[in-house]
Amino acid sequence: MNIAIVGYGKMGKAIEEILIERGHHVVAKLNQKPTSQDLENVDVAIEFSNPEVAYENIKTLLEHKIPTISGTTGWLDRLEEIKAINQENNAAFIYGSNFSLGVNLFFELNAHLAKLMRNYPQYQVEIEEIHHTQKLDAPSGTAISLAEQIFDQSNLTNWELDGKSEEKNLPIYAKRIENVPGTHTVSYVSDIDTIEIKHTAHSRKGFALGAVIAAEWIHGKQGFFTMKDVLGLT
Ligand SMILES: NC(=O)C1=CN([C@@H]2O[C@H](COP(=O)(O)OP(=O)(O)OC[C@H]3O[C@@H](n4cnc5c(N)ncnc54)[C@H](OP(=O)(O)O)[C@@H]3O)[C@@H](O)[C@H]2O)C=CC1
Ligand SMILES: O=C(O)C1=N[C@H](C(=O)O)C[C@H](O)C1
Repeated sequence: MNIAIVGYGKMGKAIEEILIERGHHVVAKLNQKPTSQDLENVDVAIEFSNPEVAYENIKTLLEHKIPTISGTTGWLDRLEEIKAINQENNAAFIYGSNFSLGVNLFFELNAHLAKLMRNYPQYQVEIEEIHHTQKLDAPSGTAISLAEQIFDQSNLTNWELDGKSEEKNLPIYAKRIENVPGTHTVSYVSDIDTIEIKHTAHSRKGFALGAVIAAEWIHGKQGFFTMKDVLGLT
């Protein structure tokens, strides 16, 4: 397939490597909003840019009816607008806060554990995420997805960065350490013990491979999808 990489930074470059390994053609590598000319002959676009610009990029891609994968975090307050634009244009869009297979399995485990823990109020849940020092947003998109799964199974309704001021808030602790690709831990802490589940990415390869698999999957489809659809976890 002919692929446009929108956001040619750390993730864009990791994605390019996998695309080439899997026999795809990278026909555009952009660090700015795509133009109509950039999008000629593009089968699928993969967008990993930054929270400030992602909405405009995705809107432009969908208005050009380019099937689009986006992994950019920190703009999700506008996801409903993007879903509407996607529908109006009969286009196709996949958003994932984390494209790695491992984290998507971890999401399943998190949902299951949250359901189990509903009956044990002596355990207090918290999330920790650790990322490299260049990361612009906190908490991570993955930590927010984990928190939302816990809200579905508990009386908690909001997350709170680095603490808990309200009874219904779930604390997310965000740490920034040089060169860490992404580590997420969900802990249930009681006076007696702690139960923890943890995912540690060893590199960006898993995120990049998942995004390329999503691009291969979306070609020829219409609608809004997630990695649950791509991986058959629905
Ligand atoms: N969902 C997932 O699985 C994952 C998501 N992410 C997310 O992906 C995003 C990118 O991460 P990462 O690659 O590490 O970040 P980088 O900062 O390394 O890359 C971002 C790139 O976007 C470019 N850019 C700036 N403005 C625009 C624009 N208007 N249009 C297109 N590109 C632009 C930047 O160019 P310049 O340097 O010239 O400004 C830079 O090359 C983040 O939001 C991160 O959280 C990261 C890993 C996995
Ligand atoms: O910025 C990153 O690097 C990452 N961002 C995503 C997030 O915010 O969850 C996914 C991954 O953890 C790496």
